[in-house]
Amino acid sequence: MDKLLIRGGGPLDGTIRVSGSKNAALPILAATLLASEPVVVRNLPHLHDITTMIALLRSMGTELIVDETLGVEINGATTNCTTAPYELVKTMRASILVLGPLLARFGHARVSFPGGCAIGSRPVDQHLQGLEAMGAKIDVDEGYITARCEGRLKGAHVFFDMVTVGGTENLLMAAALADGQTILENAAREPEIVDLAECLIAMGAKISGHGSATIVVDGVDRLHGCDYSVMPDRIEAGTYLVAAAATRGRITLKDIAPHTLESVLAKLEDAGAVLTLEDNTISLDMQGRRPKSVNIKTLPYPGFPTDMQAQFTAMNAVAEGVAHVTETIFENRLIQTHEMNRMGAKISVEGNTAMITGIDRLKGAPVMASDLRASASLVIAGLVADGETLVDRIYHIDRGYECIEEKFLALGADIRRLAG
Ligand SMILES: CC(=O)N[C@H]1[C@@H](OP(=O)(O)OP(=O)(O)OC[C@H]2O[C@@H](n3ccc(=O)[nH]c3=O)[C@H](O)[C@@H]2O)O[C@H](CO)[C@@H](O)[C@@H]1O
Ligand SMILES: C=C(OP(=O)(O)O)C(=O)O
Repeated sequence: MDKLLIRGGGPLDGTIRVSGSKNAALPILAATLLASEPVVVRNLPHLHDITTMIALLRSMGTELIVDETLGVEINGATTNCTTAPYELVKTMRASILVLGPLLARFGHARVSFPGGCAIGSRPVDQHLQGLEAMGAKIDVDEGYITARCEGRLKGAHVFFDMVTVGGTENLLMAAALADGQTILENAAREPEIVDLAECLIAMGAKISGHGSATIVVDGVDRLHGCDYSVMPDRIEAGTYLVAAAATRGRITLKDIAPHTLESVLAKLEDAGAVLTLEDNTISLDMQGRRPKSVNIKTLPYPGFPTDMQAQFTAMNAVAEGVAHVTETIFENRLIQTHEMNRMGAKISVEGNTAMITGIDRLKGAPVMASDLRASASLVIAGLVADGETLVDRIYHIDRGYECIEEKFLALGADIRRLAG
């Protein structure tokens, strides 16, 4: 298993480009199953999860042509199998996103149950209830979800019990090819939902209200091909901005959509960062100052994203003051705090809240990554630690961060991958 070796040092300084968004690219790739013509998807990040989704589409007979810029042409006309096998689904929860498109286009789908994972139990009951409301018959057997419908799915009025990003995406895709109108209430408003909806509209879907809590979809008979470029990764961008703030640095990010990061940028300003925003560029300058502690409470968009919580926890560990970080989305997403305490951090956890008393520097130590964003937070902790930090199990990080060591090297960090 690969590891990352980090020698803590001074401020990050430099410019990097932000990659395409993992969490927008995955549903968009799944959505290509809805079209009976080739769809070209551009600005895909080069990540394990993208490779897994491509392998999943291929395993269903879908023909793909990958070009040198990691644009992919996906020909849903060739899809001839509607099963998503456990071997692929177990490595990536987002595989559940093929359920809605397969059911809507072929009338049946068999998708392995994704199961629990490090950050929480992550059930899919809202996905299944929504599809049932649209006329699907669903059985769970031998670890697989089997879904069928007579003819087309039927438009329905769906009320989500909680805000769910994946649930909204699955239902949005299913509704695009359903018979009649579907209204999704209490829908997720994340920018990745908007990106998926825009891609579906480019394929001929009739959708309005995306980006609000009520999305209206008028189903169409068929979806055609299109050429679509995935939005920039707001979580990757946020991670580098926080790393720069923690190290008292100064960085510029290019190819980014600043409006998707508003809650994160507000917290960075509270921490003392001077931000300069242009159309698709953000610069952050700490002017050599230590960050100030910031309180965080994770919430669905436009609230503060759970996918940025661990990184801010790392920054708070070396900030001036005491911070309270409350995680409300996933029940087990403060695990990185134990590893940070092994690096000398002063963090106590009670229920879903971490209380963090900032210290000047951490101390390097061998630490274990437990999930994607926890891994990123340990890299940030390593950058602000004296001595060496060895982050183990970084296959998590490779699910979500393209060229992480190259990008940190470009910002002046001392970081090296050790092949294991
Ligand atoms: C690939 C992708 O885009 N992943 C993101 C997506 O995950 P994902 O789509 O899995 O997360 P959800 O928004 O669905 O989960 C939010 C909450 O709802 C619960 N829930 C969800 C569905 C359901 O049927 N029943 C249920 O109880 C979950 O356990 C969780 O507590 O949104 C999360 C919340 O912003 C992010 O952290 C993930 O990075
Ligand atoms: C939790 C995440 O991803 P996934 O939903 O794919 O596990 C994430 O991107 O932080």
